[in-house]
Amino acid sequence: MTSRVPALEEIRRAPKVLLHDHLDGGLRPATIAELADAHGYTGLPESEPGALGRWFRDASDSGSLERYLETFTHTVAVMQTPEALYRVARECAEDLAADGVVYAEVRYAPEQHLVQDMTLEAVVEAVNAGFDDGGREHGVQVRSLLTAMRHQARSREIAELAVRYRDHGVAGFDIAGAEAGNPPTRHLDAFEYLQRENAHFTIHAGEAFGLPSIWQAIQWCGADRLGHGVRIIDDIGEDGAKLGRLADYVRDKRIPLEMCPTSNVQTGAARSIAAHPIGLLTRLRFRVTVNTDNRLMSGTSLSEEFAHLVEAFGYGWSDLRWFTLNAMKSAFLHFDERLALIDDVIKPGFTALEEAADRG
Ligand SMILES: O=c1[nH]cnc2c1ncn2[C@H]1C[C@H](O)[C@@H](CO)O1
Ligand SMILES: [Zn+2]
Repeated sequence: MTSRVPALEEIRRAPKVLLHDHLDGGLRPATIAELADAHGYTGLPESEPGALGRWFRDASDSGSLERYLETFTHTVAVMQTPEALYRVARECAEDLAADGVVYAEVRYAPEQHLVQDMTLEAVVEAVNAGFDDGGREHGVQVRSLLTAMRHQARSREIAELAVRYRDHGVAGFDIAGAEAGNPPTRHLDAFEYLQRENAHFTIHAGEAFGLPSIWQAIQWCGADRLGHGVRIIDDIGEDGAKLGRLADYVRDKRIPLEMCPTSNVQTGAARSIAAHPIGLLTRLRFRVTVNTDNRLMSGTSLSEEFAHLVEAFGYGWSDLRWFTLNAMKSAFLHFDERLALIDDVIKPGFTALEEAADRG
């Protein structure tokens, strides 16, 4: 039986799409502990997996993006060999499939995995192999997005890497890291290169910094999607009464917003889930998608993010279907492939759940 108000266990069965999830933010605590042991990494704050998982969640609850990002030191430290990357990617595919995700774009920064002298190509190939094997075994399609760190200067090189592997598991490019003080226009060269190559990219913007960051990401850099984009709310009047020109543009052009509610509460981009701009942006019919950002740091999954929204905003099956279709339409996958997933997997899956809910 399926209920009218979607319950967590039912949401898990729905065929979901995830566009914003960090590979180095989604490791299993037990895997971190084992890899640290195997590679002689002694910097972990806790050794027992349960305590380690709690440590990541608590340390990420500071209200500051900069502090939140410090926790990645530990995950990146144990992801420095092809075997470790392969394992983490394979387990990521397994965990997403267990949560009912049918298509995912998972991102990471290859430049952060060179400590033990892997080449950038070796990093990409190890991760791709893990996604391929895990995805095939558990029934989920996982593509990667290559991220360049916005405070570093390797974005052009990483953009070239993304283009080189575009037909081999890499769906696109992204920039991430501390937003304040590192505007996307620092990486204009990379974005112009990607546009000349007809390649796709998203930019973390409007998370820890406001409208200028979103405006640059779209109008100077040409981003296809916005990572977070929550601060677009600053261009919208009380209760959605009046949209400014940038908000109008984002909505009119159907620019996808990769929203990550729990992560935003942890970094202080939103006060609570109930106060999260996703409620208003959904009412105004922006192209909203729901995402996890970092499952480890937030102790979450895509199903749990949906369940939080159901609780806070009273969403029903038709809303969850709408978020999912928005995400699939916004994926960096060819049109025919997106359509096939929508027609053959997503619509039938949601219809079955909705019909069961109607039968009560
Ligand atoms: O929410 C985020 N905002 C900005 N940067 C982030 C966020 N989550 C993860 N990152 C960074 C830390 C990771 O090491 C890097 C690549 O996945 O991306
Ligand atoms: Zn992110």
